[in-house]
Amino acid sequence: MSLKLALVAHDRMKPALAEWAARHTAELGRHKLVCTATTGGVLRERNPALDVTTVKSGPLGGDQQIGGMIAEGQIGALIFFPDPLAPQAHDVDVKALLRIALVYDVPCAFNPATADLLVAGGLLAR
Ligand SMILES: O=C(CO)COP(=O)(O)O
Repeated sequence: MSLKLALVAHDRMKPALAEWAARHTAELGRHKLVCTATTGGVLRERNPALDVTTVKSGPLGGDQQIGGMIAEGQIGALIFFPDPLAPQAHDVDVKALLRIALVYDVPCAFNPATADLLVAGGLLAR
């Protein structure tokens, strides 16, 4: 079954997300990916084969758009690498995204180690 996966990263974490996605291209290639704008651009550039659609950039409402998709039951997992060391102008939106993912019990990973475990757990093999 194909899932829609949300992939998002703050600027300093985008290389880590791109590296993670590159390591799991085969698994990700079976699913649709939705990303905030800049994250999606980085992933597409690194791996044009991935099926990436984008919403707005996080600070411009993209986190809220992905939160809305979660509330509509459209997102199978959230892979979100936030920057733990830099304040974000849209911090309230970031918190709202994390909260709504918890409300709907969406599988989440907030760092590469946990994202690897989601893959190892077979989530993307469904
Ligand atoms: O800010 C973000 C998540 O909070 C991500 O947005 P971008 O992918 O557009 O940088």
